[in-house]
Amino acid sequence: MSTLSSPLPDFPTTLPPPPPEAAASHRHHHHGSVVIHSVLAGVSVFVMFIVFAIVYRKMSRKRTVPADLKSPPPQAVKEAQLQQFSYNVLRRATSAFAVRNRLGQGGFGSVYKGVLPSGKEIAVKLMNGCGSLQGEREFHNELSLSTRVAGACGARAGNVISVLGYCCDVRCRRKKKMMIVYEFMQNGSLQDALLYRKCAELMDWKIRFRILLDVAKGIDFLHCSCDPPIVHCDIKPSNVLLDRNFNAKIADFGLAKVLGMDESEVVESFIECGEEEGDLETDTVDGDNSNKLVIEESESVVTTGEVVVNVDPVSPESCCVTVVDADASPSEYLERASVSDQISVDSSNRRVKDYVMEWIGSEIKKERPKKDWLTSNDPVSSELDDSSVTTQQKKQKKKSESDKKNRKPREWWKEEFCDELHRRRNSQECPSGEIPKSGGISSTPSMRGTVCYIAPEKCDGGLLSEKSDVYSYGVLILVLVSGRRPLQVTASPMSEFERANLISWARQLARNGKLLDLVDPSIHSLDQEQALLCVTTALLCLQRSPAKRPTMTEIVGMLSGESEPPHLPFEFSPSPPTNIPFKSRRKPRTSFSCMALVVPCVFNKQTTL
Ligand SMILES: Nc1ncnc2c1ncn2[C@@H]1O[C@H](COP(=O)(O)OP(=O)(O)OP(=O)(O)O)[C@@H](O)[C@H]1O
Repeated sequence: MSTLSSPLPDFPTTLPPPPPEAAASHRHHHHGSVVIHSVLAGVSVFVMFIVFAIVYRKMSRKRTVPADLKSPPPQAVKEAQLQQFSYNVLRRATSAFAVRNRLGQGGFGSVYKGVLPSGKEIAVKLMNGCGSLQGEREFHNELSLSTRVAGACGARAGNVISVLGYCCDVRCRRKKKMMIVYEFMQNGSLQDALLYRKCAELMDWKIRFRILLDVAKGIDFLHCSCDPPIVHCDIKPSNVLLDRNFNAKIADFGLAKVLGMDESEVVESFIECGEEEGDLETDTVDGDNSNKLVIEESESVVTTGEVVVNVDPVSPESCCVTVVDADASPSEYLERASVSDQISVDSSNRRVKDYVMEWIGSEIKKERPKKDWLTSNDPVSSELDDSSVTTQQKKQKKKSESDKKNRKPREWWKEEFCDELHRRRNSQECPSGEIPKSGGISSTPSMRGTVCYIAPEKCDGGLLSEKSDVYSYGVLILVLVSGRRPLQVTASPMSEFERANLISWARQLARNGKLLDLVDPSIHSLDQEQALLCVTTALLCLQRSPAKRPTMTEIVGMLSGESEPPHLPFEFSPSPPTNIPFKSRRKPRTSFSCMALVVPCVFNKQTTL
């Protein structure tokens, strides 16, 4: 019991302090585990952050992509198998839109060459207009019409450029860009190849003729194989693209119209880009280089308007002016205008068209030689030149006045040239105050085109029809056959000036029976009969009355030799009118055939065969 009742030996209530080494090791161990735990916690937070970021990115992508299309693409998109490219893919394909990849510059932005990961070469048209009514309209119009063509016709649309896809995702929108992806055409535009690079291949008549035929087939395709028909509205060399074998295709549907359909109907039935926000990459994309003039206009013609002026400094005739109503505020416009220092903003209340015409005049003045332009006593030149008449020009004026007496009684070239400019300068001829574009191009959605190529009825408020394209095609024929621009003034004697307006010159040559004078002297292997056929066809296309112009199907028939060759329009027949027809190209050729039109020339001692 005593044992049981004996108290337990006293244990110390506090442990004895550990030996100094053990305490240090314990403290060290404890400290180490804290560090490990914090590192682990940090790493796990970091991993969680990364995972969260990835998941968020994926989710936001999923959210963004379908939101880009408020309405599902129409059947045409599916049929055309259009691809929706992401901004990143196109950015990588074009090396971040590097300047070295820039193929050219259009009205609303630049076109870049790109290579997809598959190795396929593409051309990316980067349009700057996103956010502006006009830019978006052109984007949608171009996309929707190209898609119509591709969807409706598939592989048969051999002479019309193929659209591969587009991009208008959130990144593009944040950068105010939109992109359309096309097949890549190795030899660029006809304008560039013919007039600037002067490609050796284009000195071969066969190739020029083939291009003419390709373009005719392309337009005919738009007019006849698309339902409803499509009118391109801007046929010109810069909208004809050449592949590596110089096969030609029609491009740029920004101004095209579906006959019988309202433009808004076409566009609205198509794609609308979403407004959803997204993250941005901070790369640099160039391309804000269209010359934009913004005018706050107080007159009723155009209230607040955006005037987009694009002038090719080498060929001012290809300048493009577009004026549109827009819904952006004037301050936005002025902000943008201040970026563009190429044109100053006019704060006065002058009408937009006066401003534009004046500006165009000054641009043309910059390009034209000091001599041998319209003399200042010419009605048009005096209007354009008053401010800048130099002493030399005054002398020239005196000289030209004295020369006046020695001139031919009818200076057809000047009359036609000045008439044309005057006609287009005269706003009364354009109903509703529509503004001619560089002496020929309107600016309203219903009337646009390129000066010298635009059909007269489009400026005169006539109905839009396929025949407008026929007129433009006529100009294109003359340009291709002559190898020069439709309006060209060189520093040469006055005698050269009568050739300044290609159309007037061609008409005059026809009257004199000297049509072959128009042919580019640098062409080799010329088939004179074909050349005469082309110029005659051009003159038919250039008749003022749309009804008198042939259809594109007839033109294809005439050029390809499947139908009877054309007669010169009566008013252009050499005097006395011969109406000697071409030999039918369906019959075997004889050397006489190509002389048919030349005979009267020989009699007139004017031919230079
Ligand atoms: N698919 C393509 N392949 C190769 N080059 C192209 C292609 N598309 C356009 N280009 C080049 O880019 C240039 C600009 O083309 P874009 O269609 O934007 O304008 P444009 O037709 O010259 O002018 P505008 O817009 O005033 O009608 C063309 O002239 C051509 O040199």
